[in-house]
Amino acid sequence: MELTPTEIEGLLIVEPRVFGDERGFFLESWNRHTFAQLGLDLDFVQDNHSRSARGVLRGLHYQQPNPQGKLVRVVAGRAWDVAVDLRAGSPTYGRWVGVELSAENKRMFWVPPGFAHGFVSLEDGTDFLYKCTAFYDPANEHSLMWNDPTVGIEWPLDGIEPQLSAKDKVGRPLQDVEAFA
Ligand SMILES: Cc1cn([C@H]2C[C@H](O)[C@@H](COP(=O)(O)OP(=O)(O)O[C@H]3O[C@@H](C)C(=O)[C@@H](O)[C@H]3O)O2)c(=O)[nH]c1=O
Repeated sequence: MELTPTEIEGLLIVEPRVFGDERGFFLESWNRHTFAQLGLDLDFVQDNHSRSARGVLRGLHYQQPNPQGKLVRVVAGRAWDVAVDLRAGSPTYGRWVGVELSAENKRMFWVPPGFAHGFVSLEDGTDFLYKCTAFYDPANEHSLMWNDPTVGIEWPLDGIEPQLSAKDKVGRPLQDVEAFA
């Protein structure tokens, strides 16, 4: 297991150790002890699984209060995952990091509480799995506008019109988002 920092403090790329053999492969996708040894002492309470066709864009979601930390990965297909820093006083407030996650690269992305999170599916049948540090709280879930020019996320859409949920079509601009204390 290897953790790679990104340009935003707290956002980490997690590369699991993959044991390949003639049968296929094996990897540990979560091990409390190993993660704690690497400085991530996490307490997950919910696991989620979504499937998306190519061009589906989910996000950018955050819960406030009851923020969720998310350890995300893709087990079929390919997605481009993004996190936006909403932490008050952060030197990188409003900035984003994007990372490609795929069944092939087996990479995971740790998004701590205090970020908005979303992804676009780059292939049909993209299965997205994630562990959360807090329960789903729909009354306190919000969408940051996926295409707010102030944030300026460079989505790899290749000219495709993204497919969004009704609530994500009317996300809030960054200027209307209350920063996380
Ligand atoms: C997220 C979630 C949804 N649901 C239900 C509510 C709804 O009827 C249906 C679909 O919900 P949504 O449209 O919110 O699903 P989705 O757009 O996939 O929401 C997810 O997006 C990604 C980017 C995240 O970061 C997640 O935390 C989560 O917000 O599933 C739950 O029961 N539990 C959950 O934890």
